Parts: sequence; C-alpha cells; structure tokens
Amino acid sequence: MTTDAFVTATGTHVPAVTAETMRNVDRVAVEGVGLQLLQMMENAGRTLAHRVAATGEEPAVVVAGNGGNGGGGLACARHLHNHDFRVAVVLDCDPDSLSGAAAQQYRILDATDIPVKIGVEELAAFDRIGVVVDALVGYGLDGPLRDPARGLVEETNRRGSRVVSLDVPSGIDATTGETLGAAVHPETTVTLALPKTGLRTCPGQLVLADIGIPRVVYDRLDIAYDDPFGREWWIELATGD
Ligand SMILES: NC(=O)C1=CN([C@@H]2O[C@H](COP(=O)(O)OP(=O)(O)OC[C@H]3O[C@@H](n4cnc5c(N)ncnc54)[C@H](O)[C@@H]3O)[C@@H](O)[C@H]2O)[C@H](O)CC1
Ligand SMILES: [K+]
Repeated sequence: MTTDAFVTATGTHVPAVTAETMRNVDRVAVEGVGLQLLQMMENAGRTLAHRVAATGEEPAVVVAGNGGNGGGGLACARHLHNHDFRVAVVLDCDPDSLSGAAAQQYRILDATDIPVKIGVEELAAFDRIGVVVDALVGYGLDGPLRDPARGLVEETNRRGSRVVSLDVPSGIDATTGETLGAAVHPETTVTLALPKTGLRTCPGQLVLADIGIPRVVYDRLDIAYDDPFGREWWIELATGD
C-alpha cells in the first residue's frame, strides 16, 4: 500500500510505503534483479556516514541492533572511521547473535580498531558523545521496544545527545507512525529508498537516501515512481501537505 505523502524541494511527489511494501521491495530487488542486501546496506551506511559527518560532531557513537538496521550502522561506523572521524559502536547484543549481512558487516568492523562495546552501561560510560547514530531498529519493529534496545533509547534520551536515525527512528512504527513505548527524538532521519508511511509525523529533518534499487523493481510492484533523486544521491523530503 502506498500513499503519496512526501515531496522533494523540486516538487517531485514521492510515494510513501508501509513496512510490508518495503519488505516486498527488498524481496524483488534481491530475487528479481539480483541486488544483494549487503550492497543496499553498504549504500545505506555510506550515506548515513555523510549525514553524520555533516553534523560536525565527534565522537559519533553508533548504537546498533542485530538486524538490517544495525548492519547499516556498522557500515556507517567504518565509513566514518575511514575518514578520520572519531567513532565507537555500542551493540544491543553479543556479536555472536548477529546473522546474515549484519554479521558480515561486523566481521569487517572487527578487523578495524573501532571500539565496540555492548549494552546500556557502556553507553552511559561515555564522558562525552557528539552525536548518537540510531541504528537499533528500523522497519522491523514488532511492538513496544523491549530491553536492551529500550534501555539504550532511554539512555540516549536522558543524555540529550544529538541523534541521527537510520531509516526509521527506533521505537516508531514505520507504517503507522505510532510510538509504542520509548523512542528516540532524532534531528535527522535518513530513510532508505522510499519514505515509510509512518514518517509523516517524524520529528526533525527527513532525508531520503538512494541505496541503488533500479526503478524496474518499483515498476514490478506497481509503485508509481518518478525519480526523486536526479543528480543527487540523497535528498531532503517534506510532507506533501
Ligand atoms: N531496501 C531497504 O529499505 C533496505 C533496508 N535495510 C535496513 O534493514 C532494516 C530492516 O531490517 P530487519 O532486520 O528486517 O529489521 P530491523 O533491523 O529494523 O529490526 C530488527 C531488529 O530489531 C529488533 N526488534 C524488533 N522489534 C523490537 C522491539 N519491539 N523491541 C526491541 N527490539 C526489537 C530485533 O530483535 C532485531 O534486532 C531497515 O530498517 C533498514 O535499516 C537493509 O540494510 C538494506 C535494504
Ligand atoms: K533506527
């Protein structure tokens, strides 16, 4: 299901999609045209790194879950580190519980000297945090945030840190926009490929990142898509009101 709810600075209308439709986009991208999740995740992480760098804040602390959202955060940490930004990672889980593309991202990260810590006590132990990168949960939220993710969100909010969220602010339902318990309050959300219907009421700036999905995928899913990016790799969106 899509609703035409976002518009670019040049007036292009961008269809918003539910979490279910986004899963279908991922499925057709992988099974239909051969784009791998790891490729899309890497594109997501690199664009996120650009937006985090633009805050001018250091250190950046990437708070990462164990799914696709977390994997994008791990890629972001590596791209920031490659460009001499001070960065650390706080996982909400033991790295051994990572799987698929997120585990592949962690394996690469583990070859670097980026500090990786686990749990809310480690987040609280930072003397100073320039910006929190919220890569805990994206469109895979299944209900009110549970610990440890909830504790990490509450600590982030307690600190009052600047926050940049990946895809969907953690704790907000990607389809309905409901906050089902605790949720972060990002200044910027970098959402991926297409905006989600639940982002209409999203606080702060909304940036849409191209993660390399060819438009044929949208055509196959009958999603009315006018290229919103032109010569840009990411663009700012406003609600279409
Ligand atoms: N084409 C795209 O849009 C792509 C998006 N990518 C990113 O992948 C996520 C979706 O990944 P998925 O693994 O399906 O789910 P999440 O990572 O969002 O969430 C699963 C993660 O969250 C935990 N969790 C879920 N509900 C709760 C809860 N109520 N309380 C606590 N924790 C919860 C769960 O345990 C998992 O750890 C998308 O948002 C993008 O960021 C891909 O990178 C590439 C393609
Ligand atoms: K998130």
